[in-house]
Amino acid sequence: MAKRIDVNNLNVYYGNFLAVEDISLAIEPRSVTAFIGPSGCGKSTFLRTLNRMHEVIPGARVEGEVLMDGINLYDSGVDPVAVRRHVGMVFQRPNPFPTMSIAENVLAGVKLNNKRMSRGDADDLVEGSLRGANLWDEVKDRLDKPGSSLSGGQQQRLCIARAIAIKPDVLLMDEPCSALDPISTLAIEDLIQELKNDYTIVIVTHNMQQAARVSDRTAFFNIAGTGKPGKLIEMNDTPVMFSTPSEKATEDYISGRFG
Ligand SMILES: Nc1ncnc2c1ncn2[C@@H]1O[C@H](COP(=O)(O)OP(=O)(O)OP(=O)(O)O)[C@@H](O)[C@H]1O
Repeated sequence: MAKRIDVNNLNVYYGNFLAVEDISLAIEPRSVTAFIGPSGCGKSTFLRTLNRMHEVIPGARVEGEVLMDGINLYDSGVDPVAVRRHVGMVFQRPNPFPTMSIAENVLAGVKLNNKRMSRGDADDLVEGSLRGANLWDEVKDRLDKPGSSLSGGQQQRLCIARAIAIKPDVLLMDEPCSALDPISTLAIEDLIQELKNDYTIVIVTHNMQQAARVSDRTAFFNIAGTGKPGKLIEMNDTPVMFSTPSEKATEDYISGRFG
């Protein structure tokens, strides 16, 4: 079930370095939110705080709250592994497990979570996840072939299938199309539009057209200079952000004047 996210006064650190400062924002369930901004402003860092992936880096920590349907992911009683089961992630480069078959790749996350299932249930989950990722028709006759035998765009859809197989509530995507050709990119964008019926989606992208095409809301992050923390400058409905942003820095960035 898609969940809402409320971030309150979040500071994100690598050791003593404050990488992202004082972020507060709200993300509605069943919506697509795009994070845009120049390199180094902390988009990926902030994204990774939404499923507690940030803290796997030694010395990395956060202050503040990330509420998912009202529960703070950083409360002491919350298990980070359980958080990542609810908040799936797709990375910049497609990263299927190379020695695993297509079907095994889809099930990899589920097996990591120690879920035992019958052969029939596993087959159904593979088919449902691959259908959900718009990949089923292309691979249904070669499910036992290695994931690495697919094209880059197909591999990325396989990674999306692997992410949705664990039935997350939220899907985080960190520049999911940056390694893909334009046709595969459009296929992923179409898929994002379909997935938002079931999931809350947050996508980091450097591609303004992509943000404009796929997202309902856009958040613009910026950085005042090297060594300074990234900040959220403004967030609004995507058509508003791209036509009449409130801040000059947003307008300059989206019109290509910097970044
Ligand atoms: N593992 C790390 N250890 C220390 N500092 C890091 C680490 N990862 C990122 N940073 C720093 O945190 C800041 C934000 O980086 P981040 O990658 O989140 O920015 P970004 O906006 O996603 O950039 P890009 O668009 O280039 O991917 C940068 O100053 C970066 O050097």
